[in-house]
Amino acid sequence: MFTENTEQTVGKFKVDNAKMTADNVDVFYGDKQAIFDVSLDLGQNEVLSMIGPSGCGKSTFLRCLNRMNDTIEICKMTGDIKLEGLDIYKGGLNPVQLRARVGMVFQKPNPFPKSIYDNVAYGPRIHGLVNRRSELDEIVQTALEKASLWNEVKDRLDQPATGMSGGQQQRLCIARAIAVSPEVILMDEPCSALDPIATAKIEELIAELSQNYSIAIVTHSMQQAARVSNRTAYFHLGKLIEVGKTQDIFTSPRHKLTEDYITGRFG
Ligand SMILES: Nc1ncnc2c1ncn2[C@@H]1O[C@H](COP(=O)(O)OP(=O)(O)OP(=O)(O)O)[C@@H](O)[C@H]1O
Repeated sequence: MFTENTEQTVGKFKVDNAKMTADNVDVFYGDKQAIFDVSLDLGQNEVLSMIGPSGCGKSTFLRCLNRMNDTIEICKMTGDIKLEGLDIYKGGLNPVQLRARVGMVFQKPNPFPKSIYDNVAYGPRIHGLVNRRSELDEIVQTALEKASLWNEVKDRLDQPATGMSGGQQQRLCIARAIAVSPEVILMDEPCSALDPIATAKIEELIAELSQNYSIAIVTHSMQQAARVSNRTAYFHLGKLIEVGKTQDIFTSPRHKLTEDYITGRFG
């Protein structure tokens, strides 16, 4: 196998008609640099997976895409990140507007200590998306249907979300993200706390959701990246080493570091 060993990102990190674009992103935690000059686009209706060894900056980069790092005082970012051409850091969109359009699902299911219904209704309520209860009922049902959860919970919408299984809770968190009609869904290791059956359900769901949303997913599992994503980005020590079609990354990586990782030589 021919592999390169360059300082430049190998592969097509820009896409035509991108949903989100990131250009020359650097991220620092205090004096320590965690992301080095990363440029990477997220295409319309694509599933982009981000893989790499622990600590390589996958989550940090993902969290830049909806300004989640703003909550960490020592974290500073430079570079440009745009959603449909609007700069998300330089006044194009405020964080509340941004997070309605770019939703996030976390590693550990984190339902609010409220009923199943109220978890899903939370976003539409705070964003003032509905006036009537009937409209809210419809949004809640649609979001739960899209998250493949409706049939399991339709008779117990008023019960606490914390009483659901871990896999159901994670699908509820996906329903909660969907309820405000985002365009992008960010997922930070969404299956790492789940068993294989619940994981398979979430993976099926990702495939369905990609028909309507752009999805960026951080995963530790190369098998999962191979199963769910169209494109894969490989990070190493804060740098974006290689991006390409998922199948190409796993069968014929071009960079030596990608090859070492996917063949299990490190990571
Ligand atoms: N809140 C923080 N404060 C200081 N440093 C941080 C913080 N979060 C992450 N880092 C550092 O930034 C670097 C990248 O971390 P990040 O969590 O983005 O990597 P990752 O690839 O997602 O790792 P993992 O796979 O282990 O979750 C690491 O060196 C990490 O120690």
